[in-house]
Amino acid sequence: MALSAANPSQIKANLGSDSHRKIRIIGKIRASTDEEIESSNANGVVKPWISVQKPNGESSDSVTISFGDQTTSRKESYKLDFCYEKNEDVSQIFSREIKPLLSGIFHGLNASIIAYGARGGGKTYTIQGSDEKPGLALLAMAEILSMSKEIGNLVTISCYEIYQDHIYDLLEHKEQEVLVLEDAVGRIQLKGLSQASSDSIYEHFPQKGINNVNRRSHNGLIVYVSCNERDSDTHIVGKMNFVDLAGYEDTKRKSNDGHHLVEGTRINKSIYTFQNVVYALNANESHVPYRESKLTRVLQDSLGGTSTTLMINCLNPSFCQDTIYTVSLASRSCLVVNSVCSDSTKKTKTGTTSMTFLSSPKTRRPQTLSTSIRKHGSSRLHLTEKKACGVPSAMKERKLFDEVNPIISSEQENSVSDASSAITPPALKEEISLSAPPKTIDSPTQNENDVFPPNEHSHPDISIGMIYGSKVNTSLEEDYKIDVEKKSSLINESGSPPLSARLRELSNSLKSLCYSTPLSIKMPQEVGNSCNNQVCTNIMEPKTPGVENRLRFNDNWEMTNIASPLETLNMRSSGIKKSLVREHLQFLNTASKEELKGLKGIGEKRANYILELRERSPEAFKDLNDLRDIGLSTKQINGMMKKVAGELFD
Ligand SMILES: Nc1ncnc2c1ncn2[C@@H]1O[C@H](COP(=O)(O)OP(=O)(O)OP(=O)(O)O)[C@@H](O)[C@H]1O
Repeated sequence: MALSAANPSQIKANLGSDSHRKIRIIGKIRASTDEEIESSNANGVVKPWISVQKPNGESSDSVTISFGDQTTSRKESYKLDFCYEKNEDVSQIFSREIKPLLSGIFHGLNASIIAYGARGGGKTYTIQGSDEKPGLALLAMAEILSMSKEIGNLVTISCYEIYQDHIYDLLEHKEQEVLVLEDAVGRIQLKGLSQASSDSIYEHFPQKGINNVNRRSHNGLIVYVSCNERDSDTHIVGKMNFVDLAGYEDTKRKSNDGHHLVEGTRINKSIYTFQNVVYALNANESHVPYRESKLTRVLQDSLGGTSTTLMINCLNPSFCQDTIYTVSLASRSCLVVNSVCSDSTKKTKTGTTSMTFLSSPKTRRPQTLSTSIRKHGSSRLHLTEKKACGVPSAMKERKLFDEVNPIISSEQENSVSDASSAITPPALKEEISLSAPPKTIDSPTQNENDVFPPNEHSHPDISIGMIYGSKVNTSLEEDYKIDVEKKSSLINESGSPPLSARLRELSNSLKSLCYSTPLSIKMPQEVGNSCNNQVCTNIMEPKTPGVENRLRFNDNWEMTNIASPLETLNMRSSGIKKSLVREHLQFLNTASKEELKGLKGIGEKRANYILELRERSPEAFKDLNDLRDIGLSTKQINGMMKKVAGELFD
């Protein structure tokens, strides 16, 4: 029998009034290993590195995680929805966080439990567990199986690995990778991923990294529960995803060989994408960048929407800069939830808002990772250390996905500590200087000291792989240099030409197109077979009704006109429009910040955001629709283009 989507009214009923809360983000401090205990005893270190301040009698149970730097008096604090401490067991996380989600799976809802954090933070231990202690996946599986026995549901599982942005089946080893397909109603189908009976989970769990291969990858388990809807023949399937993400590690700080650099870079890139997706979902953004990594594609129908998602940030109990960094990222997604549900006009007195995205929801942008880093460095935002309220870690009853964290008070925001700079260190400077075309990135990166205060704690992040996506290879730096050289050749020594000059140039080229393009377009002989279709289609509009059949190319790529004057005019207008768009996109891909700000709809924030997108991708804007990524609506994009076009006739 064909499976159907879950009944929407049932889904709504399950979510109740808490549907605004998309993703819950909690921490779990790993228990210290014997070696760590031994070494801390030997070093006489008694002060814990991480402390958790829990609220005192507040309705929300959001907590503040503080990291003390034992070599300085510096302290950094971040808010998360909750945090389990060292002495709290995985079974406690299961009963409080996972168990309440299980009934939804039996009603066709999806859920995702995702462990992430720095390397060695206890992700595998939390999700998969050990021989002695089952992790969350096994605990959930046992519960699901016992529930399904009562109702008679069919329970199956799939296991996969995502390695360097390729998905592989772990139940049945195949050469071919798993393909992610999306059906008409937005459900994700994983073509080539086998499903097996629920018993096979015990063959795969627990074991480090699900797979036995010694490589760093994301590992996922999907538990499918299918059942018949009550009083109907409809079959519904709920999915529960468990993901043990590869550990985040600053690729710059580790001296990695080419292979491990690429591996680490890919991992970090997918973690950034994942964080951006979480941010976008929590901020209710209209565009969620699921497509930017296989990880987020696989989870697409189990993140946001009617699904419930729990992110568990696994924290190393001993000093680890990467841990601070992962918490800072997670905290941003928690904070944005606050901003969505609270007074959106709240700003700090200094004007450097605790997050610029605490401004109006309309102007709030998804913070890509690079934004995040930059903001971290530049806004110097940090929550002030909250006084420990003395609440023991005893857990109170609470609903999941309900309360929003209280928004950070202005006072808190203003008493930002200098410790904030800890997250943007020399390693990042290095990466930025490598990744940012020097002439096109203005003040924030040129004046490094403003943005990236010197700091001994490094954390990296815009790594080459992230910038170049699929172009990652061991000679990335060479590729980059070539690219920079190419770009530099387009830009004069004093930076890119002023906006007026560029507009003039644009205007001239368009005017010449308007007035002097001969109707018979003679393509250069040498283009031959490699004639770029784009060039041809940019000049003629292939979709213009009635024109296509009447245009002919002769052997020399000469277009012969047999169209009517009106058709000719339409063709030319369309070509001009395309040229204008192309020029405009080229402008967005290369202009300096000041030039960008000269455009309608682009202010300081958007200009910065454009520069950051360009750092990630040398050709960030390929299509006018890409402008939606910087928060412009279709109307605004059209307005921008009309202004540019209108100026040609001024
Ligand atoms: N709660 C715990 N109690 C005792 N030992 C733990 C606990 N959590 C993790 N460990 C131990 O800490 C070590 C690191 O844990 P684990 O392998 O789960 O980390 P990880 O985050 O998955 O690492 P990676 O990023 O390399 O995949 C392991 O030896 C594990 O057994």
